[in-house]
This record gives sequence, structure tokens and C-alpha cells, in this order.
Amino acid sequence: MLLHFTKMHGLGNDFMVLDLISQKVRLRPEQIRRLADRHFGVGFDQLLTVEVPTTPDADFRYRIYNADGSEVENCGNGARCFAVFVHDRKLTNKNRLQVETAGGPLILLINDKGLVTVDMGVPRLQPDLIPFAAEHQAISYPLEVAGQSLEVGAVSMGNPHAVLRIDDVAHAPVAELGPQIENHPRFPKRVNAGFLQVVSRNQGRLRVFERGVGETLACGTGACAAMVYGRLQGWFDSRVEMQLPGGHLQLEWQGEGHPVMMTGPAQKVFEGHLHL
Ligand SMILES: N[C@@H](CCC[C@H](N)C(=O)O)C(=O)O
Repeated sequence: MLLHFTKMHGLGNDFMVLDLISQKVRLRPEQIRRLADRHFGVGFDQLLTVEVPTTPDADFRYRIYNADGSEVENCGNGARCFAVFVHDRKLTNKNRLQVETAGGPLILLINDKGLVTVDMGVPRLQPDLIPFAAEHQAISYPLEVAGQSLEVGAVSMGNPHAVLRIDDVAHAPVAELGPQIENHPRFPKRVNAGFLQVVSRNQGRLRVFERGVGETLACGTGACAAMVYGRLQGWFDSRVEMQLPGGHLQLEWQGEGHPVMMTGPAQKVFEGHLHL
């Protein structure tokens, strides 16, 4: 079968996007892993699929697969690319879209400046909803990693995140601690590990070791989780520019019970066909 795909990125977090409304295919995890390979495949951090919704109020169903083949609940940079993709492919002409994800509904707004704002939903902080093993909800938790006790925030943006404050992202132990946090037994579904430097009340720097991928150039849900953790700790005001290795995102969060709004770019790189 000849499969049409589009390669896109949001701040260097890159995607293969498939229209599964006009093409019918179901990829197995080993096929996704092969396509994600940067030497033997197309190369990407996540595969995104555009599908017919299963709920009446959604315009599309948005599914996300990590490079390791696992299906996940949410992807923020991917959501912005999703909005641009469905427009470019003329699957809709709406500028406000509601999409269904495994982590809950998202609202995507295409701005006239070529940016996309995503209503990322209300962050979940209850340990069992993250999921994270802890007796009670807290702003931060001690986590034993590699013989040290780290203090981390635990936040679900539909998908699970642990956030660790560090002094300087340039020297953060992302490669050393990232895999150990990702696979920590207190996170039964594994976790994305964010390393946050607080620059000011309106600016942060972040690197993320993503579950099922490794360190990426940007993580949208990771940026939202870091914003939430930083605000709960009293380090941030309600609007923050988060700098990631691939560029920056604008974030807004009014506090508990409110959704996180994320604004940033989405770029198409090329289109192609491949034989499956
Ligand atoms: N890059 C993403 C997050 C993708 C999913 C993540 N790796 C997970 O396993 O939850 C983003 O921009 O949010």
C-alpha cells in the first residue's frame, strides 16, 4: 500500500502526520518504531493520526504514538501541527476546532499571525489521576533517584509529567536522570521528565526527557506542566514565556481549576509517500 504522509514540527519536536480519514491503515508498534528511525525510516519523535471522531461534539479524533510505538494521551506541539495539517489538507475551514484525544478534549485556535493557541485543559494534580504513587496530593514530592532524594512536581496534562527545578538547563543532568525518572516505579505508566530553570516570574527554561522518545527539542505538555508546577510553587505569574531548546512557547494559567493556554508555531517540512 502507498501511504501519504506529512512531516511537520513544532519547535523542533517533529512528527509524521497521517490523514486516516481518506486513507485506511492501522500501524503496528514495530512498524511505528521502524518509521520513527532516523536512519532507516522517516524519522520523528511522534506519529500523529487524524481520524473520524467517536464523540458528537468533536471535529476530529487526534491520536499520538511515541517513537517507541506506544500510544499516548496527549502531545501539545503535535496539537498545533494537527490544526495546521487539517487546514492545509482542507479537511476543515474552521479556525476553532475541538479534538478528541485519549487524555480528554482539546480546543485548537488558529491565530491570524500563523500561530496556534491550544486550550490544553485543566491540569490534574491528584496522584491517582497522574498516575503517581503518593498517599496525598502535594505541590512537590520527594523522589528517590540514583541514590539521591529529588524534589519533583507531578502533573498530568492528560499525559504524566515529573518536573524538577534545576539551576541551569545548560548543565542539567537530563541524560543521566531522565531515563531513571521516566521508568521510576512510582509512575506506573512511566513519565515525561522536565528539568526547569526559573529565570524570572515570567520566564522559564526547560529541557524534557520524553517518555518513549528521549530528550526532544521541545515538549508542549511538558512546558504546561512546568508552568503549573512553577505557579503552584509561587515562582511564576500567570503568563510565562517558556524557552525550550527548539524555541519558545507562551503559556497562561490562572491557577487550579483553570485550563492552561499554550501558544506557539507549527511548521510543515515536506510531504511524501511510502510503501508499507
Ligand atoms: N512532545 C509532546 C509529548 C508527546 C508524548 C509524550 N512523550 C508522552 O509519552 O506522554 C508534547 O509536545 O507535548
